[in-house]
Amino acid sequence: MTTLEVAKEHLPAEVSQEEIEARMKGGATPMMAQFMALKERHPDYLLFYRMGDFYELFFQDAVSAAQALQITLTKRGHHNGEDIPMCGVPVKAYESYLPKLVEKGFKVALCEQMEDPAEAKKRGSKSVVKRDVVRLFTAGTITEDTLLDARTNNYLAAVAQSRSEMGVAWLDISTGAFYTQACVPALLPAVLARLNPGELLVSDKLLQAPEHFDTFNDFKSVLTPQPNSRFDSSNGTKRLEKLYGVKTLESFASFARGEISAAGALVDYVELTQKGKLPRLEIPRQLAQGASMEIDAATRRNLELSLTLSGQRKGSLLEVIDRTVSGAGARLLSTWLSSPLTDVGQIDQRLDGVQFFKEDLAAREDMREALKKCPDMERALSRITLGRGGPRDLAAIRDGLAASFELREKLITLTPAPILEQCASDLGNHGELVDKLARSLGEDLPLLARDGDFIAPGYAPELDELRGLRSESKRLISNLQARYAETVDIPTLKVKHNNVLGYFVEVTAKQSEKMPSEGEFIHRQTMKNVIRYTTVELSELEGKISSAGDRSLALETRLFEELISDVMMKADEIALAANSLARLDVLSALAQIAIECNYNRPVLSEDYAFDIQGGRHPVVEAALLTANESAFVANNCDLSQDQRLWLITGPNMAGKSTFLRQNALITIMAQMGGFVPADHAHIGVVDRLFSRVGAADDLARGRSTFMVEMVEAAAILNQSTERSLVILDEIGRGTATFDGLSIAWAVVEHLHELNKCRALFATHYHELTALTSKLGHLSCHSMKVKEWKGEVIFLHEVGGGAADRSYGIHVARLAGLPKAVIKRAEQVLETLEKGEQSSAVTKLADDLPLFAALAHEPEPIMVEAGPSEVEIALDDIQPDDMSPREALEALYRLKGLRD
Ligand SMILES: Nc1ncnc2c1ncn2[C@@H]1O[C@H](COP(=O)(O)OP(=O)(O)OP(=O)(O)O)[C@@H](O)[C@H]1O
Repeated sequence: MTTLEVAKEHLPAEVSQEEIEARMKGGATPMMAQFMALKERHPDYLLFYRMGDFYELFFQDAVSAAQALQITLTKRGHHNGEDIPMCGVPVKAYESYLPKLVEKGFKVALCEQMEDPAEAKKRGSKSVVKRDVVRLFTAGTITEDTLLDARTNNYLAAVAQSRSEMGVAWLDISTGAFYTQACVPALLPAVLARLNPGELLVSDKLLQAPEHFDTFNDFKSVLTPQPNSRFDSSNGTKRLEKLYGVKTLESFASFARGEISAAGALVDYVELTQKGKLPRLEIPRQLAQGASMEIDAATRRNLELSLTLSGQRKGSLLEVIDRTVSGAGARLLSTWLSSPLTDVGQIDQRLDGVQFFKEDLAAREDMREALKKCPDMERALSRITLGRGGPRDLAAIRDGLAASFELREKLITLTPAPILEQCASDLGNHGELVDKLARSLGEDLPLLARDGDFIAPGYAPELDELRGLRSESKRLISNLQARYAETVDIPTLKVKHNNVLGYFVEVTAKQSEKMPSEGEFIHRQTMKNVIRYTTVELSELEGKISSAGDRSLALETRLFEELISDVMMKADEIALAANSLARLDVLSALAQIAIECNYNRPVLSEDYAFDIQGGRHPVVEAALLTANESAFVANNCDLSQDQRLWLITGPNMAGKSTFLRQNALITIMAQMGGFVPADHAHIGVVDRLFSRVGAADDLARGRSTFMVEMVEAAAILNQSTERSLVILDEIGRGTATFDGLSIAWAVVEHLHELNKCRALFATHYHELTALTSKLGHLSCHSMKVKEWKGEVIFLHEVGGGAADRSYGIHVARLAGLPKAVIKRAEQVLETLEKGEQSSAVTKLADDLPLFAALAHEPEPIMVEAGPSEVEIALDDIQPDDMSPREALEALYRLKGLRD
């Protein structure tokens, strides 16, 4: 049980006066006593304790927050003889501090004053203002636009285990989307990698299960441990049945026990953090096993799908292909990219939609223009259902629904693909609600309903009357001012207002001599330079004005509640319309990128086909284009059954890794329903994509680079099936040559004989090509190079057959290894290539001090001369200003000069 749970169970929700007094006996001030009682209820949270215009933090909370926010740490009073550390943030600006804290892994409990301080005073001098925690901010449960990235989903996920099966549930509280999925334990890392949750709930028990230790370790920074009791599946069932008002959950889907446990825990946690207010949550949608292509965390990372290896969005596949124009569209594109489909029919539907927008320029441009203006209805709706919505959220619904209706009309006349017909029907017709919102909401809307003045004139006659009274009263006041000025003959007499006196007459001290000592002017205040009076008339008017103000605000609040409830009644349909807008955005955006970058429609099938003609790497291609470099060289890849395993050899830097990755990326793009960077692509759907490309050591887990490589290879060999696609880059290179070669050899045999998957295997072990004679489905390919004047030119072209050399020394020279080392390496290579290896090595070792080779070179003759051509050219080179490619070209030029 976590500390939070212990605290919750033995303490009543509200802090009582007795509890405060008991703590005061221990020496605490009344306020500190209250703070401590509240803190005890929320030990895992930074307690933002409201004091007037500030939220104050005390003790360790203050120390941590001051450090995280870089704000001043001060002190306030003493406790047990020690200073109490304190820091604070202004109430008005606290939202700007929250993201920093949440990002750094803190959770925040927001504690408000629940009564007017004057009320507390009435109860005696020792009473403190009632306070309570009204909201818990955690990474997975925030809804504010200011705290969320508009273009990414922020999932709160939970994992449960029931016997040998895992249940995963996740929801986006800011949109109401709610999903579940059951999976075998081995698939859990891939499922979590796909979701990339902002916060992950796991029971204390599961966290201790050794078989999941590594998986949860990867999500350490977003983990929120929960008591086991929260994951009880029969409680979960009851919870969900109550939430959706159904007798049985089977009417939704036949959920596995683990899925229900996880979903129940999620709902519980949302209720806990939202202090009892549940947002609108869609009916949980169950993702069938195998409905999406599973891609494990390492593969996602290495393929740089949503983030680059250095954690940036820029340079990732998502960033390169994202042409969406709305936040909801961007979020959906990211979801589609992270979970490519496996159902050919569904993929084709999406492709039909993209094709429609690709072919119809006017429809595409119209759609994108209209979507650009659409507000984020999903998030506005979620705030409204959480009771946190304001007039601007209502306006977002009004504008979003109005735009939806216009788009629907347009789509219907186009009679396009079925997916678009579905979108049109989901956009719905909310004319009545839009009309009501349009009539009711004014123009300049405040953020919060309590600020008033958001209902349009003409909507509610009673409100207009009250507002009329207010402005009429103001006119009366200015009339009164004129009359009083005349009566006492002081033209500069003013009627003013403040919160203490209300309306009053003000004259200067000197003018006050003219004021009658008796009669209608009653003296109220003498200031340094001015004297103030009230009159009975002014007080009466004051009463009228303030009551008109109160009544109009009360009326506006009532009207607001009514509008909110109208929206809530249509919440499901509004969510559907919002989702439809997002789908339209993604489909038209995929069409847009297809046109911009010449992508084509792939063909998907149920068989094991894999034929890509003229394929390109979307990210490398875009980078070459931006850098104005030579065009990307397109390549074919045909993994049909008789050659489903390609062995690719070729020099370093020739483009092997790029080729491997581009085929994986094209597969992902095709299965997400997008067009692909290839002339033609025919792909039999892939159930799982595995890769072992590039690696770094994982010191945190005590694994060396080679160990990481072997762990990943083991997962591939144990899990890939005939339906999978595997890309392996230089397996076995991190150990002794013969060990590495032997491992690579055995891996190829295993993939070929047992896994039978489609695979690309890049290697520098040319010996492996001998396997073609033995393995019927293995086919050898190599990256072409041209040797010219002793130089190697990379053509980036994949051809048939095996490469004979790696040209590693050539690349080493380009990289600037000292000349002596290059020369010596060439000699060693020659000897090794000639002789039987072991005797050659002995001979080399006997023979040579490292630089003996240089000894045979004639001493250079020193001639007094001007700078050589090479030196002049060198002077012109500014290494800091060059791209790697320019550097390479410069090297070639220099080499040419020397020859
Ligand atoms: N098809 C291509 N067209 C144009 N440029 C390419 C192509 N493929 C690769 N390149 C360029 O060549 C560089 C090296 O490619 P890559 O890393 O794929 O080589 P490699 O053969 O895997 O090298 P190594 O064996 O050293 O890892 C890339 O960064 C890219 O700029």
